[in-house]
Amino acid sequence: MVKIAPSILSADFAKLGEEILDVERGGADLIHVDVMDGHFVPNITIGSLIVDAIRPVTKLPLDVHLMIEQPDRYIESFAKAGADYITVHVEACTHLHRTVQLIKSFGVKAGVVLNPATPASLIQPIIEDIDMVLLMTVNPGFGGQKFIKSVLPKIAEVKAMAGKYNQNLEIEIDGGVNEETAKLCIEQGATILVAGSAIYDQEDRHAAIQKIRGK
Ligand SMILES: O=C(CO)[C@@H](O)[C@H](O)COP(=O)(O)O
Repeated sequence: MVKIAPSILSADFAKLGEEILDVERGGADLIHVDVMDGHFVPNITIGSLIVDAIRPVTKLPLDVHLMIEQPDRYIESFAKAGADYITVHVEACTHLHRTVQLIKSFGVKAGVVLNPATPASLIQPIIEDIDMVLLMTVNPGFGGQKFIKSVLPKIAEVKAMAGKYNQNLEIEIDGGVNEETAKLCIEQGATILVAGSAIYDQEDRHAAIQKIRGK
């Protein structure tokens, strides 16, 4: 069954702990944390201090998506704060193997993220070394954007690569995921769906999660 990772970017930050517990009770599988630096993407959001603060709140894995330049500088602090997954953008890493090894050196699962316009072929050299590929279906920076449908074939492409080189690879999709677009992603082989507004903008988070899961 596909896993659901609510993105806390769309949560009410004034009561972040409660917002996380609400989706945990609602059946979420991971908590997705969007870290933005105002350089790699235009927005500024969360630092390792917040990851450290929310770590004791939930038993769910923390899936930390670094939308930052030179991520190597911050991997240790996010790992020590309690991240279970750290994902870095291929577009932000000059020495991708080194960055992936650095993440793994802290016992954290490593993922690589591709922007919508970045081809799947760029993960080929690293696919056996990573735990997750995160495919963006919006240009990163903000919640509530429209799903970019032209990314769909890339999901199937990564799934085919995973079948050949890394059968445990998680294929995560992020951006504009809702009840309708979730179905399209699952058909192509997604194993984790990130959803921000489609969950946090709803009163009943359990129902929202079930709908995205297709239940
Ligand atoms: O990384 C990002 C945006 O850059 C996402 O995780 C968004 O937070 C998803 O929000 P929705 O598109 O689901 O509202």
